Amino acid sequence: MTKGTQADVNPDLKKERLKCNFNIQEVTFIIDGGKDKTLQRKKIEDVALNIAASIDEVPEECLNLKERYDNAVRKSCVYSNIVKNELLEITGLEALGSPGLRRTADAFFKDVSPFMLHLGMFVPTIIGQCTPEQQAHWLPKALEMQIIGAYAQTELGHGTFIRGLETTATYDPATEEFVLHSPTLTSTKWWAGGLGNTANHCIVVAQLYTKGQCHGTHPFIVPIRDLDTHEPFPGVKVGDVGIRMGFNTADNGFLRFNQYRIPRENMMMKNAKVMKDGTYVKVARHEKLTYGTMVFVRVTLVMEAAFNLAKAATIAVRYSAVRRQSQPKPGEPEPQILDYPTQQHKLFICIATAHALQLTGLWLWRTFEAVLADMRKGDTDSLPELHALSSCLKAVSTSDSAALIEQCRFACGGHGYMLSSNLPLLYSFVTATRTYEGDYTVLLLQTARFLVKAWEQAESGKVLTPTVAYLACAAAKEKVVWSDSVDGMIRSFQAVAAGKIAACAENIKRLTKTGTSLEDAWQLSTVRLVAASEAHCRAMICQAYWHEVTRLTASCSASVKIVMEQLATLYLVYWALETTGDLLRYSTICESELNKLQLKYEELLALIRPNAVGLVDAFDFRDEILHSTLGAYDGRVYERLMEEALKSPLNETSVQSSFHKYIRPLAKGKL
Ligand SMILES: CCCCC/C=C\C/C=C\C/C=C\C/C=C\C/C=C\CCCCC(=O)SCCNC(=O)CCNC(=O)[C@H](O)C(C)(C)COP(=O)(O)OP(=O)(O)OC[C@H]1O[C@@H](n2cnc3c(N)ncnc32)[C@H](O)[C@@H]1OP(=O)(O)O
Ligand SMILES: Cc1cc2nc3c(=O)[nH]c(=O)nc-3n(C[C@H](O)[C@H](O)[C@H](O)COP(=O)(O)OP(=O)(O)OC[C@H]3O[C@@H](n4cnc5c(N)ncnc54)[C@H](O)[C@@H]3O)c2cc1C
Repeated sequence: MTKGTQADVNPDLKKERLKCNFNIQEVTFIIDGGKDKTLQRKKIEDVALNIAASIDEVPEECLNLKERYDNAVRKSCVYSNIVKNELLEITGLEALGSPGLRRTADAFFKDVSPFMLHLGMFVPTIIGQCTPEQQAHWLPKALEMQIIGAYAQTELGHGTFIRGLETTATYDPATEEFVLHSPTLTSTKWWAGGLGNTANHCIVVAQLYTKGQCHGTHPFIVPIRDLDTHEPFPGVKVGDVGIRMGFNTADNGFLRFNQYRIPRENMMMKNAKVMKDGTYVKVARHEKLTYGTMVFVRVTLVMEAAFNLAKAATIAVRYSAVRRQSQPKPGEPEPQILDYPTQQHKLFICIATAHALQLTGLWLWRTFEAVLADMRKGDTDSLPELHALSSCLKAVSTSDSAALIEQCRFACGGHGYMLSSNLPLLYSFVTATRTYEGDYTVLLLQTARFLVKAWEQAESGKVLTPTVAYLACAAAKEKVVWSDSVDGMIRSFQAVAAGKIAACAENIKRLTKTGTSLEDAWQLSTVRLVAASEAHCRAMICQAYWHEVTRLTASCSASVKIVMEQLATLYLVYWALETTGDLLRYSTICESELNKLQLKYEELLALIRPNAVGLVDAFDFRDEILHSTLGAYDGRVYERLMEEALKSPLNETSVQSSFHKYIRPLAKGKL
């Protein structure tokens, strides 16, 4: 954070910081995943942010579309050099996945870097889908930025249904090449970040044909532009998809092939190969390993959701400590809006959710690493559970994060609507995460497939995998006894999930018994399947969050343990109150217990109130990363709003040319 001198800090924020009764740094260490991670992040920030501070002369949002893109490319090149020459020096290759790198990128770009997909998907796909020989060829070039890549899977006609993609890659043994072709308009690749004007290479997912047979979708590395001239190669048509709600500097592009040839070796051959004579050889032990990059990105998106929500919460809480409004008690000064319980209700759940998602995300990352280790030994048994886990967690975390970032904007009133608050850009960035890398509904339905199977296993007394083990107890189908203890609430959330899964399974069974096909019975049950999947995910987040808080605060100071537990309890009580209908149905909760729960919630808001600013300070965002007039560490909200307003091109002259061209002629009846 950029602390400046204490004299510059808004007096209300100063007072808030004096009220804070826990050690902020201890909480920062927990959020970052350990003291070593915090120290590494700070080191990276110290190197990168000196340069970021003066990277933009004019605010990004004041530039026109083309200028914004050019500016984003300029900054990406500066940033890439820092990554290559300085950050990798500090931490080695692991810096690529470190929170430090992710955070510093935000100091350079308010919107999105056109290189993001290069690091976010092109490089990970090379690592995950190439043989060691292919990696040795492509990876150094990609890391040195000698080539820049995109990931083109989605087409104009299909995003979700990967098996329906139309682009073909047909093997020609005579020349040992694949011929890439886009047979229809709808087969045009669409959306790939960095593809429109920036990338010279692209991972293309296409239907593989050899010896006259289709073997389904496979990934290929495709050079699309000349490395010197940057002109697209003959047979390649590439461009920008047009203006979007956000991501306008991400260079999302389209791509069409006309019988375009690439060498056989450009097929990514870790999971399947085509031999010189055209023989197709399956290497992988699991059908869906070619979807590996998507699973990886879904896992990272949970922490990405936490990170962006933490930024929004920091902005809105600091602003709410500075902003004073209304006069609830006659004759008394206007209170800080953070003192209104309704404002606390809007904001404290944002802090708690950022913690819940970050700690669940770290746990998911460890699970992902364990599954990868199993797979390196040839064991793919845990892949379906990882797919189910990462699917629902990606769906719920991105959806919650987007909704709560918008809530933070509402909490900042009119000033939240200013681009300079950074809340609108944060929202437009995060709301896209609910769609990309697998749409919300579609991914919850993937988890639902796993849950219905697990339910059937529970009913037949089979041993269940850890994340669905609770279904074994629920198979008895009795209402769970409500208790407002943490364990009691988690048990109730699990009972809700189990009850909903059971109802789906029963509905499918009922329909199929009366002659409906299994596919139709599934479709007719999908509204409830999505709800069941979401309930399962919520129960899992509650359990993982509480478990991680208990584990991570075991050796912390008492005050940190208290405040972390207050937040985690708030998260559970909030969701109990949000889902009272479900609890009435699947647990023994009654009216008086609901009233008690509401009181408990209000007490928690009051308990957290004095620590609210301390809690967002613990996210440890430097001002350069927050990019917000409302959320800076010093709380000079009004001064910054005015400074930023004066940077608007509309304030460069006192009279605009449009006055002379239109308004005056109109007034004089001469238009
Ligand atoms: C230098 C400057 C740099 C600046 C930047 C600096 C730093 C940035 C660094 C990092 C950024 C931080 C974070 C973000 C990182 C990167 C991301 C950024 C942007 C991303 C942009 C978005 C990219 C994309 O969107 S790519 C396209 C993604 N597309 C999708 O997700 C499509 C969704 N559809 C599917 O996944 C599938 O088709 C499906 C819906 C799951 C169904 O598949 P299908 O084949 O039809 O399968 P079916 O339904 O029949 O099921 C069969 C069977 O398979 C199981 N299954 C399905 N999928 C999987 C899987 N992935 N793994 C395992 N098993 C799977 C399924 O459950 C079925 O099983 P069963 O029969 O039930 O047993
Ligand atoms: C900002 C952004 C960046 C992107 N970057 C990339 C990229 O770099 N590379 C890339 O390849 N792609 C990228 N994408 C594409 C993205 O992955 C897809 O948009 C996403 O997977 C959703 O697919 P779709 O657009 O086909 O939606 P659709 O599948 O058409 O969804 C439309 C609606 O239909 C519903 N629906 C679809 N199928 C089902 C079903 N089986 N059951 C119930 N409901 C269903 C959905 O829930 C949704 O409500 C990007 C998208 C965005 C917005």
